[in-house]
Amino acid sequence: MNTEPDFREVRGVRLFDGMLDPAAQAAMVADIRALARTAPFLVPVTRRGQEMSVRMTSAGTFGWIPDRRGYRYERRHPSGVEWPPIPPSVLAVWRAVAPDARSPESCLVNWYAPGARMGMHQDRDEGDFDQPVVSISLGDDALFRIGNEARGGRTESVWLRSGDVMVLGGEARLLHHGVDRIAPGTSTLLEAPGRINLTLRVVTGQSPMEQQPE
Ligand SMILES: O=C(O)CCC(=O)C(=O)O
Ligand SMILES: [Fe+2]
Repeated sequence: MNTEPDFREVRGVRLFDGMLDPAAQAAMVADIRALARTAPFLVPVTRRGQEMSVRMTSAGTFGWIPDRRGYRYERRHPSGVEWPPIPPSVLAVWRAVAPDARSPESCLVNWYAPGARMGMHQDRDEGDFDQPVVSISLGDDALFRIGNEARGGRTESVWLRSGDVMVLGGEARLLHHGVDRIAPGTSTLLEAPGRINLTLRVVTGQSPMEQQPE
């Protein structure tokens, strides 16, 4: 990993292209396989009862649970086990691209098989929007769409490749975004065609002790 990583910006979204080299990517995939043995991938369901195409699990203090009861953070996997800790390899990326941020409390692991996608949405179930969202791409390329803070309007798309890191922070923190499709077979990192995305977030609001005086 570079110590002072370079980035480009699209609508204020910071893109750190190729931040992880192939060895670092492979090590991270091994870490994810290990955590998925403790906290197996789940089939997320929308509030309307529709199965999503992505498979999900989590690491950290809080895991992201989408089911018929709604979307929320939970301290345990539905099996009852605590979420495994966020791997140090993943924490190191957060520290490098968001050195001033609080520590991440949740690492969502999204697994996209060929054909899987994620509709346009905002990440807005967290308590402190001053904290960034950091996303790491592994495996096949993904066509990532960046929109606006309000729903609809013009969008811009970028291809995210294995080893790329993205930060939604500051003015870009609440932009709508989604994954239109992945391009199966563009990477050989994973055993089978597909993509893994890690989304790191601070979940809780600032504690009163930490709040700056007005
Ligand atoms: O897979 C991605 O690149 C984006 C994932 C995402 O937006 C989310 O999980 O909230
Ligand atoms: Fe998101």
